[in-house]
Amino acid sequence: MRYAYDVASVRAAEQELMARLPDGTLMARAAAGLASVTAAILGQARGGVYGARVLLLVGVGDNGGDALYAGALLARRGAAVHAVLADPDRAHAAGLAALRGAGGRVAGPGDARTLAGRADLIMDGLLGIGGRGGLRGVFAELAEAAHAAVEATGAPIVAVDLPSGVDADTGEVAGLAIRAAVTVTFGTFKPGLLIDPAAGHAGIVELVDIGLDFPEARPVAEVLQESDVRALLPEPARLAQKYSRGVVGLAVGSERYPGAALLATGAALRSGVGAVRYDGPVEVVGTHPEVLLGDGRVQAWVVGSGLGQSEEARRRLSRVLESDVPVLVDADGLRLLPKESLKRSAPTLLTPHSGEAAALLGSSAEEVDSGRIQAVRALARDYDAAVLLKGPFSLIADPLAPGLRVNTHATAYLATAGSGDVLAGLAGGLLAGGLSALDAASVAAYLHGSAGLLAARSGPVAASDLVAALSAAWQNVAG
Ligand SMILES: NC(=O)C1=CN([C@@H]2O[C@H](COP(=O)(O)OP(=O)(O)OC[C@H]3O[C@@H](n4cnc5c(N)ncnc54)[C@H](OP(=O)(O)O)[C@@H]3O)[C@@H](O)[C@H]2O)[C@@H](O)CC1
Ligand SMILES: Nc1ncnc2c1ncn2[C@@H]1O[C@H](COP(=O)(O)OP(=O)(O)O)[C@@H](O)[C@H]1O
Ligand SMILES: [K+]
Repeated sequence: MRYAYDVASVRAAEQELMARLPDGTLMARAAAGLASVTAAILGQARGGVYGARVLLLVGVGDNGGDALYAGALLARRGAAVHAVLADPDRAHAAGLAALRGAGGRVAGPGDARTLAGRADLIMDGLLGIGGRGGLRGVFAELAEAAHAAVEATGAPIVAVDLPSGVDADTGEVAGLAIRAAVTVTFGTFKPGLLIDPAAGHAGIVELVDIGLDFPEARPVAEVLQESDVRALLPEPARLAQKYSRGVVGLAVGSERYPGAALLATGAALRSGVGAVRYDGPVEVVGTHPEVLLGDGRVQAWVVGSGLGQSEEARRRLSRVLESDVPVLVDADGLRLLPKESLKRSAPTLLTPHSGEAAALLGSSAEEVDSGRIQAVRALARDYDAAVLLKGPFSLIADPLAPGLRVNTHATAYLATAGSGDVLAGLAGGLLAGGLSALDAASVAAYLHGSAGLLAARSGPVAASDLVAALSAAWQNVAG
């Protein structure tokens, strides 16, 4: 598992550790890690550090200090390092002395555009965990100079700890924020590196261990790693028979949207269950001859994907919601009936995208996307259900779990029609296989992402390709 802690926990862990170490040790560790990642990037881009032109954007706090010390290390290896200071009177004094001592040079904001245009790499040390709100004043001018240069030259921006201007704790971006190619973060992931829209500013995240420990703190978010998913996969026992492995019922698809039924069924058949039962008007057996048809006992239902808005759709939905087994509600199922009907006593998993989440919350998709932690938590609380809020990095909340889960194992090729139907069939099957709603959602999001990554190796991905890649994705995880 990978965890993200909030700023208060990072500050507490830092204090605890600093009390036991000589002054400056943590910043030295951070700067060494930062310089080493930066050197590796320069090595890949241009064969080495020697002669590389590096521009440091330096704010008024320790984030700028990290950049200055790392700049000093790069200057000692032969890089031509310039630091542009947002406010010369408040820049980290010891860091500045180190940079100057190593042969680095210091410039004012007026030189930022020229220096950025010539740089092989720009290091963003404007704001770290002490930042509040979007970038303002000189900070904003420096970020704009960096973005303009990068657009013209393709040089990477390496963010120190966080892309400056994003909210470390919530992932919100209130105004201008740096868009980095790589973020080198210290001690732990921060929620803002995992939660969109901030996560979209971070690029690839490299974690540098500086010795911080979090024995008591509660993480804001956790990200399942492959080994976590492996431990949760329902593998058949030796004495398994099809009913003991679980049966998932699918009340999805309609004459208008037959594809949803075919895709969800294909995915459910590859979700580890013993059988899939389809209840609806779509002819699925021609494509999936294994499927059982009509009513019968199931261990979980999936309802909503491609259900349409007809009276018959409403009836199918209420029948499923009234059952006493776990139910995954997707797409049309989230909008068709009064909200109260989604509040059930058996486990329920809601899988909205931003627009569907907005409809449930009475807000707009833009509001959901600008405050995703708040939105997913509000849904989980209001509906007393596990909620998978889909998106580039999907969020999963459960009313009983203190932290959130985030799935980062994904590709933008998943943004294709029918992709959500595949996810629903897969997650529903995992529910029927005995996983909790939280685990079914997390494992499904991971496997769905894996299938997308595998399928994307051969080019653009159709939702049917995701179904076809699911078994290989499962096998890669299961080992
Ligand atoms: N914790 C750890 O374990 C370690 C931490 N380390 C490093 O320290 C970093 C945190 O340093 P930090 O606390 O000095 O804060 P930092 O983000 O540099 O600057 C904050 C200042 O900026 C200003 N400001 C704020 N918002 C603004 C805005 N929107 N636009 C413009 N200005 C704005 C504000 O000044 P004010 O406006 O209040 O005058 C505030 O005082 C951390 O991210 C990591 O890199 C590592 O060295 C090793 C171990
Ligand atoms: N940019 C993206 N990067 C990664 N995954 C994405 C992206 N956009 C969408 N997805 C994923 O693709 C799926 C789309 O589901 P959904 O919006 O229900 O689509 P549809 O209704 O067309 O099936 C979700 O799992 C979502 O998390
Ligand atoms: K930064």
